[in-house]
Amino acid sequence: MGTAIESATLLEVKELSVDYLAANGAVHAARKVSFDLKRGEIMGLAGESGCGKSTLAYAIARLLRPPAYITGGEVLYYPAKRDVVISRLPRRGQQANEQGAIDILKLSPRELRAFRWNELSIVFQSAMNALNPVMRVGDQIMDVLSTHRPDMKVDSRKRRAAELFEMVGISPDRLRSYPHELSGGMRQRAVIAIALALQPELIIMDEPTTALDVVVQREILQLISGLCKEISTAMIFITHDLSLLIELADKIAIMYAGTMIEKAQSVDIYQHPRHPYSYGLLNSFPTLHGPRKVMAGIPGSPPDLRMLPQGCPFQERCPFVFDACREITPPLRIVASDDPEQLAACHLYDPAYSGHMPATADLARGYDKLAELSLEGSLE
Ligand SMILES: Nc1ncnc2c1ncn2[C@@H]1O[C@H](COP(=O)(O)OP(=O)(O)OP(=O)(O)O)[C@@H](O)[C@H]1O
Repeated sequence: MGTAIESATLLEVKELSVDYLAANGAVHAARKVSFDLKRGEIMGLAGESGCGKSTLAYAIARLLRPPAYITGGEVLYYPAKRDVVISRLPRRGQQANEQGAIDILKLSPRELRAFRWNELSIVFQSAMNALNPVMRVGDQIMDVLSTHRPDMKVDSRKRRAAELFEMVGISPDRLRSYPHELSGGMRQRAVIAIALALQPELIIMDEPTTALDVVVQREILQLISGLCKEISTAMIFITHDLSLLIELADKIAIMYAGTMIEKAQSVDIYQHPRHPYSYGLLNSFPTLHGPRKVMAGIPGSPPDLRMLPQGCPFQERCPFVFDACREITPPLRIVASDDPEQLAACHLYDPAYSGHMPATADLARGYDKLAELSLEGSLE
């Protein structure tokens, strides 16, 4: 492998775009999305319903089905055990590029099957219902191990299954249970144990606990993020609960209308969100800790993904909109020279348009003004 920086990177998504082809026009659900993920890093994906979070996750795992089509981009994966991965891939497999990366979008169906369990696993929204109801949960783990680790002896598989259950906080004697004999939280833990079975490099979790009550949700998500850190598995983690993401993720990407509009370390998103949408989103959620405050929310709704406006997709709802926002689409850019890791797609941070960089307090005032205006409007 190449330099230290190259080997620290696990995934590099470059300008990934996905359309859903519908009779009344193409829905541009992901538009030129780019980001990277380091080994063992936890990235949270946040944004309102319909902004393209699941589409992006499914595209990375190559799980999209028609009418969804990947219309452009690359998903470069940098395997740690490069020789092992390449040798596991069938003969017609693509060659890794000079930095040792393979493009997931170019894997053949056979290569994908090997790749998915060994390198990447995904836990879906309704994961706890994904267990086979007529098979003991232990046998379901053993199945995955025997299919993907055929050289593993039966005793080792049994030991591994027990170890996995212990890791996720279930007593190994429950391996003999059928799914209906387990509580919702335990079923969810069992699914996570299966996802971890082959110690993949990357786990994608798409709202994995929404069917559970908030306390159990939080417990399970704390558990999984702790485990990922322990075994250095990277995770892309989708949830509506931004306060949870701030607590558990290393970095957060905020999506709006199919694009990433802000990317930053979690603490920076929390302390000083830069994009007006990120600020609005953050203030739409109550936090478990911290003072009580009035939730403002963001008036209006996202644009139709079939007919996106020229310029910034957030212009209609933004308290700070000005002429350039209606004409030019803002690219993701570094917002403050002292923090090269916080990027926002907003003209407010472009010196060509803005006299001064708005502080969080300015964003708050903008929303207060917007709330006042809509109140006045409703009283008239
Ligand atoms: N099969 C489909 N045909 C047409 N449009 C679709 C299809 N599936 C999803 N979409 C559209 O693609 C956009 C992105 O959807 P996606 O499910 O990725 O968003 P999301 O951010 O994950 O939402 P949620 O948080 O509700 O899961 C939405 O506007 C949705 O209506």
